[in-house]
Amino acid sequence: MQRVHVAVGVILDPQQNILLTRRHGHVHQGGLWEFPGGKVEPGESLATALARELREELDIAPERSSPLLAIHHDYGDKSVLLDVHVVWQFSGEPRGLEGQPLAWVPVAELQDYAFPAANEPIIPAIRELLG
Ligand SMILES: Nc1nc2c([nH]c(=O)n2[C@H]2C[C@H](O)[C@@H](COP(=O)(O)OP(=O)(O)OP(=O)(O)O)O2)c(=O)[nH]1
Ligand SMILES: [Mg+2]
Repeated sequence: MQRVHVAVGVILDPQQNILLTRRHGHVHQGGLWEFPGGKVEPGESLATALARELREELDIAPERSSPLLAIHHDYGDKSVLLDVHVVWQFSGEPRGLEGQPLAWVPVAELQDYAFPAANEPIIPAIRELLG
């Protein structure tokens, strides 16, 4: 089975809204909302992978981040290890470089968005962190 290691960013603005992007319809877990990020390449550190993915997908650079949690999930066709980090500060103005829709969402409204199954523990962890 395919196993992928993924660097994921919970990106906060100064008002503590969280940046979500919607996955394209044709890809794995397509059509669902996600926290931006992508696959860690061989030999790459998590910090480097997160910075590269946020540059490629959103044209921003993380300036302060901290680990939130790691999640193993088996989708049957694919298993993922999501290494989730909170990005407290970034430079640049995020835009969907891959044509993906973006939304800044208050913590209290995250539950209204449909996420991949692996993401289940992320919203409780954010609530715990931000109160
Ligand atoms: N980025 C991200 N991926 C997630 C989340 N939840 C979740 O199950 N995934 C899964 C979907 C994919 O199988 C995998 C991430 O792959 P990806 O498609 O973002 O990888 P990538 O950005 O490197 O894209 P590509 O170059 O392979 O097209 O992790 C999430 O919240 N954010
Ligand atoms: Mg991605």
